[in-house]
Amino acid sequence: MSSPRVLIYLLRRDLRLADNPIFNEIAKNFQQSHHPYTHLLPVYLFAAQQIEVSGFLTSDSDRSPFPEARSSAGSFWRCGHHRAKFLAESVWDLKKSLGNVGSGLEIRVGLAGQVIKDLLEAFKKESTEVVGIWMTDEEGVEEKKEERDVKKAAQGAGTEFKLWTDEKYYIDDRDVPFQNPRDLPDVFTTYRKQVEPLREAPRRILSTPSKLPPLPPTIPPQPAPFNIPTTLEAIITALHKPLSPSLGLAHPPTYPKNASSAHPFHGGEGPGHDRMRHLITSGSISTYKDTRNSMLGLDFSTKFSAWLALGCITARQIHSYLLAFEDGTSDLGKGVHGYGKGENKGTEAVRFELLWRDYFRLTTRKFGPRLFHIEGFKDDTSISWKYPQKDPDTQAKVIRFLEGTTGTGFIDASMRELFLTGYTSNRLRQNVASFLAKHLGIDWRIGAEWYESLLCDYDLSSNWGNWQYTAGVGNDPREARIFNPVKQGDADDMQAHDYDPQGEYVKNWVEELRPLDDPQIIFQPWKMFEEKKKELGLVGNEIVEQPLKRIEFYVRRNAGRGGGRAGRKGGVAGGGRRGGVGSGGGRGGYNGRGRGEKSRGQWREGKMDRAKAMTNGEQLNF
Ligand SMILES: Cc1cc2nc3c(=O)[nH]c(=O)nc-3n(C[C@H](O)[C@H](O)[C@H](O)COP(=O)(O)OP(=O)(O)OC[C@H]3O[C@@H](n4cnc5c(N)ncnc54)[C@H](O)[C@@H]3O)c2cc1C
Repeated sequence: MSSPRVLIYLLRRDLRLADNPIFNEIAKNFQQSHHPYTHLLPVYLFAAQQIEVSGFLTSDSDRSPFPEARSSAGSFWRCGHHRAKFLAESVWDLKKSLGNVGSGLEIRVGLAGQVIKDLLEAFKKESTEVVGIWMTDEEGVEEKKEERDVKKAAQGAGTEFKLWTDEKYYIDDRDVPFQNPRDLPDVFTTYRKQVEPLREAPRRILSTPSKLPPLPPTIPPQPAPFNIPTTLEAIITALHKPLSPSLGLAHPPTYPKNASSAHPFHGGEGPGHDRMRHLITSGSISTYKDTRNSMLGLDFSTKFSAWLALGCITARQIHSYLLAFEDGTSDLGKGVHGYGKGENKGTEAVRFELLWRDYFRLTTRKFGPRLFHIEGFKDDTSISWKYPQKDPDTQAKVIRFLEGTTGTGFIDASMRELFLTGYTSNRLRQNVASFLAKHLGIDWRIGAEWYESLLCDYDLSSNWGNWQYTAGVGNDPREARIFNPVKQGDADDMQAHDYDPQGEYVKNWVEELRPLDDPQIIFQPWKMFEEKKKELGLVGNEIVEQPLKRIEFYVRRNAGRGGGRAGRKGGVAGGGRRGGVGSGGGRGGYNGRGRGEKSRGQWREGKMDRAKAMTNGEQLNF
C-alpha cells in the first residue's frame, strides 16, 4: 500500500457536514479515480485566546502555558458556561456525523498556528506526508491573525495552505455588489436595496457528503500538558472547570421557581435542522413577523442564532427550507397555513433579519479593529463615557447592572435571563444596551464583553456591531435614539401588546416582583408604596429603594393591586447621555483604543494574572 497523503481541515465556525464548501470539495475529490490525498484529518481547536482551556490540563499540578482567556475591559471569562456547553455539543455532533461518513474529528486545545506546527512536525517524524492545510475564513482581528499563523506554519513545513470562503451567509461573498469592503454603505437599508429582491438572492446549497476519506492510520496525540477527554460530558466538564458558577458576581441571579428558559436548545447541526423543521411544521415561521418582539416561550423567534454563529446551519439552508415551504415543493409543512402560497410576511421577515447578520459581518470587514473602539465606526469622540476602572461609583453600578438589580424591571429581568440561560431576545438586548450606554453613560464595551461571555449565540460581528449601533457610535442613522425600557412594557403603548403588557416576562425572571399585578410597578419597582414593600419584605432592597435610574413613564390609568399610583409626568432624571452622565475618560481614557489591540497586547505580553482565576471565590476585578 502506498504511504498516506493527509489533508488537514482545521474547523472553526463551520461545524457542519452539509452545505460546507470544504467537505463538499473533499467528497467530490474522493469520488475521482485519482485522489490528491488518501486521508483526511478534520481538527477542531478550542482556541486558547478565546476560551479558557486550563480545564484540559492533565493533572492539577500542571500549569497552562497560556494567559487566561479573559476580556479586556471587564476581565470577564470570554466564553462562559452556556456557550461552552453549546459549542462542545456542536463539536460532538459533528464528530458523530463525520464518523457516519467514514471520517472522524480530532479535538485540540491551544493556539492555531502552534497546533498546526505540532501536527506537521509529528507527521513528519512518522514520514507521513501532509499535502495541505485547509480552513475557512472569518472576520475579526484575532481571527485574521489565526489565519496568518496557520499559513505561516504550513509554509514553514512546505505544505500547501488554502483559505476558503465559508458560504454560511445569506448573500454569497461572490455576489456582494462591490469588491472593496470600504464601499459597503453605512446605512443598512441602502445595502438591502442593493441586494433585493432577497428571495432571489442566495445561491443553491451544496450537497451533503455521504462518504469522506478515512482518518490517517496514526494521529499524533494532543501535546502535554493537556489531555483531550473522550466523552462529550467530560469535555463540557473541562470547559466549565475554571469558571466559577458566579462568574465573579458577589450576588449572582438564582434560578426563579418554575421560570422557563426561552433557549433550552442543544448545539449541533442535527438540533439546528430539527429546530428549522419544527418552526415550519408548527406554523411559527409564518407568524414570525408578529411574534418576533415577544419575550416568553420558545417560538416567538427562530432561535437560529446560536447554530448560525457556529456554522452548524447556513443562512441559505434556512432560505432553502423557506423556499420549499413557500413553493410547496417538499412535504415538510404540508397542510400548515401558508404552505405552497409563496412568500408570506413571516418568511419575508426572517430573510430580512438574516440580511442584518450579513450586514454586520460586512461592517467588521470594512472597519476592522474599529469594531472594538469606544468611539465606534463613527469615530465619535464627543461622548464622555464613564469607566468602572476609574470610578468606584460606576463600578458599583456596573455590578448591579450585571447582577440584574438596577431597579428597572425590564433590564433586570433580561440580565438575569441572560445569566441563567445564555439567551435574551433582540428587543431586550436593544433595551439593555441602550440602558447601559445611553441612560447610564457607561463604557458600552463592558456590556458587549458580558454578552460575549454569556450569550449562547455570541457572534463577533453581530454582537459588537449591535452594541455600537445601540450605543450610538455605530451604524444607526438615528443617532439620538434612546430606548425607554419602561415604555417598552407599558400597556398603553401601541407596541406593548407584543412585548410584555402584563409584566409577565419581568415576573418570570425577577421573582421578588411576582406578587405584583400592576405593570407600572413591575417595570418601575421604585414606585412601590411603603406598605407594599413591607408586605413583600422588600424594605431596604435596592431595586425598590435605589434605582440606578428613575426612568419615568406616565401611565394614564388607575393603579392596580400592586400598590403604586401613576407616576408623575416629567422625568425625575432625564435620559440623556451627553453632559450629565460622563465623568471619565472618553478617548484616551481607560483603554481608549479598545479590545482589538489591547487584549492581543496583553496576550502577547502575558500580563493577565493566571492565578487570579484559579480560585473558586473569584471576584470581578475591573
Ligand atoms: C446589543 C445586542 C447584541 C447582540 N448580540 C448578538 C450576538 O452576539 N449574536 C447574534 O447572533 N445576534 C446578536 N444580536 C442580534 C439579535 O438580537 C439576535 O440575533 C437574536 O435575538 C437571536 O434570536 P433569534 O435567532 O431567535 O432571532 P430571530 O429574530 O429569529 O432572527 C433570525 C436570525 O436573524 C439574525 N438577526 C436577527 N436580528 C439581528 C440583528 N439585530 N443583528 C444581526 N443578526 C440578526 C440572527 O442570525 C437570527 O438568528 C444582538 C443584538 C443586540 C441589540
